[in-house]
Amino acid sequence: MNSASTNPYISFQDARVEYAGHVSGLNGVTLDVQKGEFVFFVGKTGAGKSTLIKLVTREVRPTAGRVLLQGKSVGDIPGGDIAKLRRGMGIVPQDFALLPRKRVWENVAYAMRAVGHSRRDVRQRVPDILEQVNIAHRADAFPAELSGGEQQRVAIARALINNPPLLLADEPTGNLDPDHSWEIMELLKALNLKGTTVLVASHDMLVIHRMGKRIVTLDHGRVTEDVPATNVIWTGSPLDIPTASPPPSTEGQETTEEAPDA
Ligand SMILES: Nc1ncnc2c1ncn2[C@@H]1O[C@H](COP(=O)(O)OP(=O)(O)OP(=O)(O)O)[C@@H](O)[C@H]1O
Repeated sequence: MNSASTNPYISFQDARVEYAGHVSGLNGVTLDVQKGEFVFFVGKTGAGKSTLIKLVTREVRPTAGRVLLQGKSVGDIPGGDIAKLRRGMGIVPQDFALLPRKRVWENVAYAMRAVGHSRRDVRQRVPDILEQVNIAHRADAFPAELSGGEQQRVAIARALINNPPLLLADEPTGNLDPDHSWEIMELLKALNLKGTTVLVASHDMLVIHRMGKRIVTLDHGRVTEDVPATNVIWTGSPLDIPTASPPPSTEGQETTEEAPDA
């Protein structure tokens, strides 16, 4: 899964982002993600985790440096091709962004129709997708009738409509209790085992350390630590696990100061 490759799937090359008003979002991030990897981006509030994800989805363009997805500079993709770029990835937003007046199945169906799937395709695929994220039993519920964990499952279901090879999730367990957080992580892990590359921005250190996946730590827009995956599979309850510190960093990323351009 995490095999080194000469052609990384995603490559951040001294990526910098300066938001309006000289607010620094990223200060020169250089790191590679291989196809099939599962990577957590961690760090304090404002460290740059969401910005890193938004560079890949092209919600944000680098002010300097580059982000390559399969060798192509995401920042240089013409505006007209951004929708196509995003159809090739599953994006789970921080706030779920579910449509409140549509039932669970309609939320997924609507998203499929919006990106051009036929009615027939929708009819066939929606039940499978809901099954995949274990929410089929709540297919007729409205979002307000669901728990936070269930809403998160619907948000993930919606991100899976195109069978994306890449899944990006921003704080997928942000408002969940430890058990539900663990369930969501298990779901992401299962998708990753099927070959999906998964990038997750999260604060949830309790769960993250138990996943045994690569952990990239950001601080003030820079990578301060990059701990490779141990792939220790934990099969018990998260509450039973002895808390252990992650292994020491072996792949810290160096960054350099450089003036960004517009
Ligand atoms: N649209 C924006 N306009 C201006 N500044 C922004 C914008 N988005 C993010 N920032 C700033 O960029 C920095 C990095 O923000 P980012 O959202 O990437 O951090 P984060 O690590 O995801 O934080 P959190 O854990 O709170 O979501 C912060 O200082 C933030 O205030």
